[in-house]
This record gives sequence, structure tokens and C-alpha cells, in this order.
Amino acid sequence: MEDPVHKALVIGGGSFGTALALILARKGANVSVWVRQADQAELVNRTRENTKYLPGTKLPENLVFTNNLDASITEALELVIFAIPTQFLRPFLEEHRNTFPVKIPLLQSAKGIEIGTLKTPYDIMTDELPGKYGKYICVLAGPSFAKEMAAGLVTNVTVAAPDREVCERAQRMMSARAANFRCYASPDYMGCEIAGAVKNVLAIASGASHGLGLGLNARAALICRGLHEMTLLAKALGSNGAAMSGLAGVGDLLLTCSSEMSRNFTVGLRIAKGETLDQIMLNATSVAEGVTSARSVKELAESLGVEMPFVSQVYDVLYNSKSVIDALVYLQDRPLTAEN
Ligand SMILES: NC(=O)c1ccc[n+]([C@@H]2O[C@H](COP(=O)([O-])OP(=O)(O)OC[C@H]3O[C@@H](n4cnc5c(N)ncnc54)[C@H](O)[C@@H]3O)[C@@H](O)[C@H]2O)c1
Ligand SMILES: O=P(O)(O)OC[C@H](O)CO
Repeated sequence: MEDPVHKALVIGGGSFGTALALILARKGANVSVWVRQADQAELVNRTRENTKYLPGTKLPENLVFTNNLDASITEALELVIFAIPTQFLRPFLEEHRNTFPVKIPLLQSAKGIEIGTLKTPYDIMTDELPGKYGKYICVLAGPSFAKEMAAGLVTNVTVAAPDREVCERAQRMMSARAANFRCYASPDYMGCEIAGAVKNVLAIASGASHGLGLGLNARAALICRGLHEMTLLAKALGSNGAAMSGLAGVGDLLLTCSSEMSRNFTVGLRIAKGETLDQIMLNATSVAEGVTSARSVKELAESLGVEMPFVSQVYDVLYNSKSVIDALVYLQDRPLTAEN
């Protein structure tokens, strides 16, 4: 049974923040979406459309963009969603540490690993928010293209948190039959976050494989062996691996490795077609988290002694000018091993 939400706040008005706000608005919540620029908020409110990040969807009147985080926005909140890319989360929290009410779920939805600290978004939130917020931090992960959510298409995701009561409350609050949005609950928050970060890197590999015309056998092998890599990393960080067979693990990996709707997949595709990373980044209007996570995930895996051959090859292609063909040859010529 889902819970009603009367008032919610989404931090970040990119495509995913806007899509999550729409889900809550469609179940009747009054939703504010915080963005950095006042003029962006004004434009969205005037046109009733987020033309920059989620064009083509009319926003309902109970969904309002704002540049304010004063009491009129934060008072009586029941739920806060964080939907800004991983690398910008810590600076945001440093500035807005005590802004949010306590005892309400704080649901983070970014999929990446922070450069430098090699931490997940959940850990960044634990670092930066005062202890009183600790057990209320949750993770949302799973196969969820913003465009499809905005179109009202069926989407199932996982809400994860160590505290069962908080996790299930967030699950009930985010679930929205009216928006075809269904949430499952899981205690494996670390598994969900590692899956979210690593699947973006693997999606770059899958796009590259598609660009080379390697076919569907190769894609299936990449998804399967990639799942093995992300499972090893998650377990090295304390996950019991439960998320890997679920929506956040194999579910999101399948989605992102199979579609040009994925920005990460598209980066790999364009590289295989001859563009450089610099050329791709030059005109990028939206974020492909796998580009930065290729660096941080590789470093994290090395620091833990976890072998991640696909991730290391994506890193070499992006940052060491290795050709996609050479990366493929490397992967195929590795010594034969047992499957697990
Ligand atoms: N778009 C999706 O389908 C989708 C689905 C699931 C998860 N996610 C995850 O959600 C997170 C947000 O991605 P998105 O797709 O909404 O991004 P986007 O590319 O659509 O928008 C970029 C966002 O980053 C913000 N931003 C840019 N520079 C910033 C800065 N210096 N400080 C703070 N914010 C800044 C922008 O305001 C905007 O909100 C990512 O971690 C992504 O992996 C996205
Ligand atoms: O467009 P991508 O590659 O960032 O993927 C979006 C979502 O993470 C899919 O679940």
C-alpha cells in the first residue's frame, strides 16, 4: 500500500530530478524542485516545461521550480530527493547542511563514485550531513530512463536503506500507481549504489561494442561478465550481493547496455565511430556519469584488489587513447579462467 505525500522537495532540476518530481506530483504531492539558477526556475514556471533537460512534457501546477531553500519550501516537508550528479553532491551539501527537516526520508538518486574520495553518494551524504539525518538517508536505483517516466510508462525501481522502517516508508512514499511507478525495498544500499555507478561504465563499453558492430552475443557476454565485475566490487565493500540480481543490478545493467536512450551507451557508440572524448564533452548538455566513474571505479577497484577488466578497458579507451579494437583484443586474449 502506498503512502500519500503532501509536500516534497527535489534537489536538482535535470532530467531525472524533473521526472521524479513528476511522479510525486502525479500522486498528488505539492513538489518544489530546487535549481541553482533563479532564471531557470522562472523560465520553467512560466512555460510549464523543462525545455533544457526534459523537453516535451507539460508540468502540472502542483510542481514548481525554485531557487530558494527558505522555510516556505522546507517547512512541513515529508520527503527530500537528491537528484544532482555525484560530483556536485558534496559541494551542495557543504552549503546546505542543516537545511532539511529531520525524521523524513532523504532519498539520493545519483549513480556514480566521487573522484578523489572514491565514495558513493550515500557515503557523501553520511559524511556531510549532521548525525541526526543518518538513518534517514536512502538510495533510489534501478532501470529508469527519465523520458519514459515522464511519459508515464511503467517503471520499477529499488529503494534501499539500512533502516528497515525508514526504507519501507520511503518505498511507500515513492510508489505511485497513478504514475505507473512501483518501488521495491532492499537493505542492500551499497550493492544498489555500486551497481548504479558501474553499469554506467559498462554501458559505455556496450555502446562501443555496438558501434563496432560486434553483435548481440558480445553484448550478452559483456552484460554477464560485467555483472560479475560489479558483484565483486560490491561484495568487497560490504554488500551481500543481493542487489545484483534485482532491478538496481541486472535490471539497470540490461537497460543501459541495450539502448541509445542511454547517454553512457551513446558516449561509447560515438567513440567507436571515431569521435574523441574531448569532442563529445565539448557540446554535452547532459551528464554521462560513466565518464567520470570510469576513473573513480577503476581506482576504487585497484585500491581493493578487485579485478575489473571491462572497467579498466573503458578507462584506457577514454583516458589513454586506447582504440576500442585494442581494448577488445585485450579482453579476448586474457588467460582462460573459470567462470566465477
Ligand atoms: N536521466 C536519467 O534517466 C537518470 C535516471 C536514473 C538516474 N540518473 C542519475 O541522476 C543524476 C542526475 O542526472 P540527470 O540525468 O538528472 O542530469 P542532467 O544531465 O539531466 O542534468 C544535469 C543536472 O546537473 C546539475 N548541475 C550541473 N552542474 C552542476 C553544479 N556545478 N552543481 C550542481 N548541479 C549541477 C544541473 O543543474 C542538472 O540538474 C545522475 O547521477 C544520473 O546518473 C539519471
Ligand atoms: O542515460 P544514462 O546512461 O545516464 O542512464 C540513465 C539511467 O541511469 C537508466 O536507469
